[in-house]
Amino acid sequence: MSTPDPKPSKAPLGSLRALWPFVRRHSTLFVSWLLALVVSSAASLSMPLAIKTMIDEGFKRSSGSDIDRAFLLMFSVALVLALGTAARFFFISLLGERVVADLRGKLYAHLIGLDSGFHERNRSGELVSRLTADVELIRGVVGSAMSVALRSSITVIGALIMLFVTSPRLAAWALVGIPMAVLPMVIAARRLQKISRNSQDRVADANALASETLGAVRTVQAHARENYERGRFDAAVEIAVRTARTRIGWQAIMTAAMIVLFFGAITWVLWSGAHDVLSGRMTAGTLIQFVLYAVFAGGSVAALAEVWNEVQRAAGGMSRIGELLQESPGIVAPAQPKSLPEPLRGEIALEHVDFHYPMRPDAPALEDFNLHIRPGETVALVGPSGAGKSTVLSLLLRFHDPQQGRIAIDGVDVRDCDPTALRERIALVPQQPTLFAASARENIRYGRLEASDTEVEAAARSAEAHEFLSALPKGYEEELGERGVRLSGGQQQRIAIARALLKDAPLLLLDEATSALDAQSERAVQHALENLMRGRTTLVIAHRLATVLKADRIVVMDKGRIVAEGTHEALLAQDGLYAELARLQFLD
Ligand SMILES: Nc1ncnc2c1ncn2[C@@H]1O[C@H](COP(=O)(O)OP(=O)(O)OP(=O)(O)O)[C@@H](O)[C@H]1O
Repeated sequence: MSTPDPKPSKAPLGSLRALWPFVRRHSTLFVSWLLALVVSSAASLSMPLAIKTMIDEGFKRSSGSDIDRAFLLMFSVALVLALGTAARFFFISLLGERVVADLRGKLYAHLIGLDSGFHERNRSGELVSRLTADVELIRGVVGSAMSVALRSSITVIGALIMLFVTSPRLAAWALVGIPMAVLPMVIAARRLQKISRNSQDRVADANALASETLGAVRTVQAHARENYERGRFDAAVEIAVRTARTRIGWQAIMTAAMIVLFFGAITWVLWSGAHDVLSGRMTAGTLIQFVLYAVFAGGSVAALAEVWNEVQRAAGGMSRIGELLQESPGIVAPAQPKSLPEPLRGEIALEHVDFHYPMRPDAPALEDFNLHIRPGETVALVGPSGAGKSTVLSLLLRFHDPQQGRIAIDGVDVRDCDPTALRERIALVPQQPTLFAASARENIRYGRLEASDTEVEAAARSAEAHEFLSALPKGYEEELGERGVRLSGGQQQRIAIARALLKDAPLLLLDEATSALDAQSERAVQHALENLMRGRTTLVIAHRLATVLKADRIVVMDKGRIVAEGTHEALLAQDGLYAELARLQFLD
């Protein structure tokens, strides 16, 4: 996302067309707005006529009833204008909210379904900025700029016609003045568009930085890097401000130029008209009417120029949103997904699997990897860092697909299954459990949303979490804080285990925590894991002696391959990589 737009010179205004389906969905609002727009525009265009009538009648000293009628006419036009404007504002603003809500919903729904490859390429902070800042720009366009643009266009055309009807000679002069005001605007607006996109990208950079570091605030503080991060953030914000300053500077110059040109033209026309009134070629009311139409036309051109900027910025935002919506998930269900057997026996087979991460085409993570796990078997994966252990789990969960080879569960190729159905059958307990800022109960229930309170508590008991959860001030209703910061590492792990127990999936993938726990916590976690593993096919990335000792088989991995297999004693006796790892990791 941080790569620059490959075609920045091409006006992305067309990208706003992608908004139409969202607008069309609310056609009642849209049509109501159009009607209100027609009424209010007609009323505002009649206003100078009404004022002219009022002035000319007033100066003629005609009968009182004529004056009354003229004033009544003017007030009626004002009433219609008021109602039309209120309705227009209401409908278009509501339409803006609806469109933005739909767009935001659709974007979020899309993003959360994209595969891991996509999320590895894109920083989550930047995606959040698309969901917030860019979507806000769209709200501005739909909720107001679009309305202003159309209304101003109608007014410009209507006012121009009325100018010619009022005084062809003066109108011809005005026609020279208005384009003179418009032309410099168009040129400057083009430049502004490029600067705007740049400015928004810099804001997104700063946001991404904040969200990343606030999300890892403990790491930052543990390294005493607050000042370093403050500096980095200040620098990012400063760059954003500097880019914004260029944009604001251009906007300021444009505004000044516009005012000069606009009032220059008005003064000129008024001066020339004043001479016409003096020589009796025109009534004072007609001159006022003319000036009012000229102000309408000029004002609308100015409004157009102003919203033009906003439209350009929104087009930039929409083009980025469009890019995201165009991303298609790399991992999708086939047209006719095969279903996994019910009940699942729990047999796992990886056959001649070659895999490299999309971002690392030259570095194979797994090479000709073969592993067969029998139903109910517990296999421990052991190996040095970077050996590819976590990659095996990712492939089983189909976060990625291998480039070569086949992965089958109960004989069904995982590529033939719906990934969601596959993941329903797998429980994952990650090394670093991910808890959400919700109550303990809700966090456990994440494993199976329809589980009853009793089931949640039963899972917590098996996971050895019931005791400490009950001791919390609000028990199961205690809020755990963002990412579960209010719990200890071992407690977080037990919540994750409870979640997996509740899910009750036949396949279990376990990435054992490497972080040292105190002996008591360690025992509780170990006990909870035993309860979880019972009766399930388990593949565990093992870091503890207790786990390897209990495994039916230990698989030793190095550089994406299996280098040895067997029991703890047999592998120790070989005195190979395993013996070395065992000495370093589990045998002090
Ligand atoms: N998302 C990713 N994008 C690119 N390369 C990756 C990604 N994840 C892992 N790798 C690389 O793939 C290789 C295998 O990584 P993997 O995480 O599977 O190792 P591991 O055995 O689980 O290591 P550890 O025990 O340290 O977690 C490593 O060289 C790693 O740098």
